[in-house]
Amino acid sequence: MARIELRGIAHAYGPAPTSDKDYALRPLELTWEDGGAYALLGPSGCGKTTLLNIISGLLKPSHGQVLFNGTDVTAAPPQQRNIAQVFQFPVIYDTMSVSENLAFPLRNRGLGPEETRKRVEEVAELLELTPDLKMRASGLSADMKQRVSLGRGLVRRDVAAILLDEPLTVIDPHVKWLLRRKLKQVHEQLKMTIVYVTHDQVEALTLADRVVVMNQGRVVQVGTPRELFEHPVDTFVGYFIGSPGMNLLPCVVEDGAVVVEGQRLPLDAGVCARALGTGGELLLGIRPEFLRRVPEGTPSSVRVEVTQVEDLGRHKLGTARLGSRTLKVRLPEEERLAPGETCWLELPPAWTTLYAAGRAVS
Ligand SMILES: Nc1ncnc2c1ncn2[C@@H]1O[C@H](COP(=O)(O)OP(=O)(O)OP(=O)(O)O)[C@@H](O)[C@H]1O
Repeated sequence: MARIELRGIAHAYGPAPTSDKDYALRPLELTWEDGGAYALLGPSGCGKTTLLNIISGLLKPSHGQVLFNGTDVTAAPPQQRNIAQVFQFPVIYDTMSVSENLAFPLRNRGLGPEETRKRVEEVAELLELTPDLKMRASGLSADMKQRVSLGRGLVRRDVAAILLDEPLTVIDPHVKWLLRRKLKQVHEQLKMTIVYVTHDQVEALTLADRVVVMNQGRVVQVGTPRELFEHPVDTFVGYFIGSPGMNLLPCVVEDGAVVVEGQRLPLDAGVCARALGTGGELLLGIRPEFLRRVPEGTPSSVRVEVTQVEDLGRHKLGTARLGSRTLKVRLPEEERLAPGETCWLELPPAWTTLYAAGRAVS
């Protein structure tokens, strides 16, 4: 397996890019550590597949270098990079059996029959394909076929990394969780470098040790699922991750406080100064999970009017009006608030972030 470094990588599909918008990937620096499980998460069109294809060698970047274990492979074709790739749709040979499909990448590389049989059996066991090894692939269901595809990626031990591009798209929702769990288990056992592309935050957060969040051709944050949830450094990460996403309220900074819809909240003097220094639009961010109802006003609370309360089973989701703005708040199941009532919501300073021009001010 390999440590993969992307140095100053950028890509434009057109021949003569002139501005930022001509670039599918804006300049980025990224390191994928050996043995890490990464998710590449972002909305459709943000550049995930472009980035993956640059790693695998299917695409040569307009700028920058790709390094595998310190060696520059930017000009190397896919065959020389030793990457296993799993795509959205299963890539298997219908006329072969499951076992022959799994053995194919090993035979192709001249591995002996005994070693091949051992590896095939191990991978089949991991993916719960043992009872089906003799079955012809054409007779398999879509999710079984995709499991075989995954197996073909996992069977080789000599690969630099396994790249998976939305591999669970064609899988029935009720078997998706099973495959996700399997993949996580397989990573824990084999410790290979995995890059998993998805636009589904649940998939990214459950599978990966670290998540690379992309938006409009840029990497906006790299972090553990917890870091992305607790400390989003970019407003995009704040609202893209979470359900619902972070509350983001336009605000101004004056006299050592942040003012939201006429209500003042204390703010660290250094943060105030740095925020004002950027000259960018200011937004105050807090996740619905971190807002707390308090019985009376405190320096860090705001008065709101409740407009809606939805019972979601284990908790409630409240919608509240703060001046002309709307806030979402997660409430405990036993909360008795009703639409039309007013209440105080506290914004604990540790969980409240000020953003200037979309980036967190620290
Ligand atoms: N072969 C191509 N030629 C020209 N433009 C392309 C090509 N492939 C992708 N693009 C453009 O590059 C941008 C990034 O596309 P990319 O497929 O990398 O995004 P993505 O995040 O993988 O999206 P999706 O989740 O929809 O697959 C998009 O604006 C897309 O239209």
